[in-house]
Amino acid sequence: MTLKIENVTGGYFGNTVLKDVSFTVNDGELVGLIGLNGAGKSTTIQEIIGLLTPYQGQISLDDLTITKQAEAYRQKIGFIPEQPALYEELTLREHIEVTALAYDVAIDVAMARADKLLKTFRLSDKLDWFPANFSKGMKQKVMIICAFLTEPSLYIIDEPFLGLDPLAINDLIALMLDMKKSGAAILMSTHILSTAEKFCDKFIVLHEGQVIADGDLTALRAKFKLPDASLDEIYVALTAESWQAHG
Ligand SMILES: Nc1ncnc2c1ncn2[C@@H]1O[C@H](COP(=O)(O)OP(=O)(O)OP(=O)(O)O)[C@@H](O)[C@H]1O
Repeated sequence: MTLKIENVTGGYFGNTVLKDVSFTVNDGELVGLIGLNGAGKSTTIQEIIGLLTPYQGQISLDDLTITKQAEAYRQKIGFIPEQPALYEELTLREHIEVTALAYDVAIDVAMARADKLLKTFRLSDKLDWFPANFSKGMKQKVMIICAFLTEPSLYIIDEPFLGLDPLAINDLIALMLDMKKSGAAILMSTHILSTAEKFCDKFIVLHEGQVIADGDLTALRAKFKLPDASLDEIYVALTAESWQAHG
């Protein structure tokens, strides 16, 4: 399954944020979406998951688009937002059940998948707890468990490492690598460039709503003539160059 963003221009009520954004995420690929605060990462994600509609351009998952096949398109995507959003009146078990229903996964299959994930994230004994009793990191783990138990074709993960403890970060990375190996596509926005550098197959660098670089570390180093540079160093150089170009 390939996520294709083609010449997308979009934003909020006439406030154009994204300008002619194009990139792809292929199956078996972990792609890092990086950029400064306000660069347009969350806006890009909102366009992909259908919370915003592009003013121009196309977003497709193979032959599916959100305008033509909304339900089938949405069911292919597992989304983990930056801020956990849970139903205050539902227990953890009920969150798993509601997710299974929304994604057409049989409850017993969902519970079996969840069982493994609950063990990984040390929440097995909290199935009857309500969100009010969870810490922020625990809420984020519930979002992760619900997204992964649907085994979607495409994972969209917004800032996954904020608020998770180091053990949970390692567990999440291991899960992402497993899903990638089994053919899923993953788009992850992050500011943690050292981790992105280690695990991502390629990077989309957004700056002021535009893609200013797209490729793996070797390609970025070659393109910007920075041999041996880290992703962090390339990123600082890229954004400085881009500001000069704009100024
Ligand atoms: N709900 C909104 N209404 C209007 N403008 C918005 C809204 N949300 C974001 N913006 C604007 O869109 C631009 C891009 O913001 P976005 O949240 O996509 O950036 P980001 O790259 O995700 O940043 P961060 O790293 O801080 O999360 C910013 O100029 C921001 O002011």
